[in-house]
Amino acid sequence: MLNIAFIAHDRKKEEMVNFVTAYEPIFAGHQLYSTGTTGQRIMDQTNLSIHRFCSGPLGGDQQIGALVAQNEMDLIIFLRDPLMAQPHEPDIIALLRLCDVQGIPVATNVASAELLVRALARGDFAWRELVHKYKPETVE
Ligand SMILES: O=C(CO)COP(=O)(O)O
Repeated sequence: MLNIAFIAHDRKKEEMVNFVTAYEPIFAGHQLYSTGTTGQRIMDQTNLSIHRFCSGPLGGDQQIGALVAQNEMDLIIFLRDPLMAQPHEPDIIALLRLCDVQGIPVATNVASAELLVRALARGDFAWRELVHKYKPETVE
């Protein structure tokens, strides 16, 4: 079981709900996380159980980033709105930076998300199970 996070900006939320609905049986086998409003929208329209953090502008991206920093998060699907400035842009950049620090697969549009979820279904994320198994107690 892997840790997967969903995040979508407001004008991408419908696309996110449609995407997660399409792959619901795959996501159902994993531990799911999200920012506040995104998670609520997904849970309203699917049978998935999601651990919701704060809304993005209130720190949700940073809470997910904290799990990334500890190498706990295995896949992030973050449907960003590239045409709308966000008040918490620094938090968004920080989250994506941490994904690069740890080498965490992250999709920022639905085309990439499709490829990653198909890879997930095919077992291509097995290496992440090993990361969890052999992770040192203290991350330096
Ligand atoms: O703003 C967000 C990510 O940067 C998403 O937050 P919500 O899911 O609470 O709308």
